[in-house]
Amino acid sequence: MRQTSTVRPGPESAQRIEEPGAPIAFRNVSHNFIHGKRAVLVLEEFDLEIGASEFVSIVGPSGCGKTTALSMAGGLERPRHGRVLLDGRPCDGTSDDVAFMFARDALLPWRRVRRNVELGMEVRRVPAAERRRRADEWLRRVRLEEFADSDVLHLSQGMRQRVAIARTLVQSPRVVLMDEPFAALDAQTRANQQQEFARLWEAERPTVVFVTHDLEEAILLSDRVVLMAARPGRIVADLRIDLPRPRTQEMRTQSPDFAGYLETLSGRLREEVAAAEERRQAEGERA
Ligand SMILES: Nc1ncnc2c1ncn2[C@@H]1O[C@H](COP(=O)(O)OP(=O)(O)OP(=O)(O)O)[C@@H](O)[C@H]1O
Repeated sequence: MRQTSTVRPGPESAQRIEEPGAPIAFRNVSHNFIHGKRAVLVLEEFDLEIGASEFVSIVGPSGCGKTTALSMAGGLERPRHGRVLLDGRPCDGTSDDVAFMFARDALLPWRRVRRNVELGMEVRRVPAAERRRRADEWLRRVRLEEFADSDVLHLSQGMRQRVAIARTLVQSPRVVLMDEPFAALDAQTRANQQQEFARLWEAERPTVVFVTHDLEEAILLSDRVVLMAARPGRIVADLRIDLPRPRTQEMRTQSPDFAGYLETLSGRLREEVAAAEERRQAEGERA
């Protein structure tokens, strides 16, 4: 049984270690947020298991709770009911094994490229020479070695995102949680970044949970795509993507299987968006 040594659970949670079937597990999770005097149910009966080295995308209507679920996996939010487990232990806080990546690259403008990549290692007190060696290695892997000493403000959006990818993967996280990481990019840059990230993921194989609104992106990158319903958010479809790897952008237009997955997911998503809209209108009429 593999237990992570870097999760730091409190004494209470230490008594509740479960046999880990999967690195990440949501067990019957429910969650609400308080809006004024009202508790709004965001997740209900949310169950999901994500295996080691799996790439799983979460898609669903806006506001269905995708980011909330991701935050729970990262230990940033605790469920009101149910459990979110990392290697069988409750995700009670952030872990060195887990890295995040968001739509905004969040690079620090006052630091040069290399020093941005070194940031997480600095926090973990990795010695300077080792930090530099690993940062340079990753800058090479994202093809930015010539820009190590550049000002991040002088980089294109795509280059900035590659710095962010390097900064995320340089720490060899076992789990990467990504919230619409390519959403801010133009279409061509986005396609390039998907390809770039897929290449690096195939070499490193961390477990990835990837939130996106883009179904094609989800299909192209993932081993599984799970679809959430809205209000309350729960999983209504879990589709295994059996396309061969490495995947290419051409699959979008040339693979009949890709087209089949897209049709299935977009049909289900349309139903969920329509149902969410109906509920919203009914609630508006009752209010
Ligand atoms: N900290 C918070 N306090 C109160 N309400 C919140 C909080 N975080 C999220 N919510 C609400 O919970 C619901 C789900 O939000 P969440 O961001 O998880 O959804 P999402 O599916 O990621 O949305 P989107 O696709 O639009 O990014 C939304 O109605 C949101 O307003």
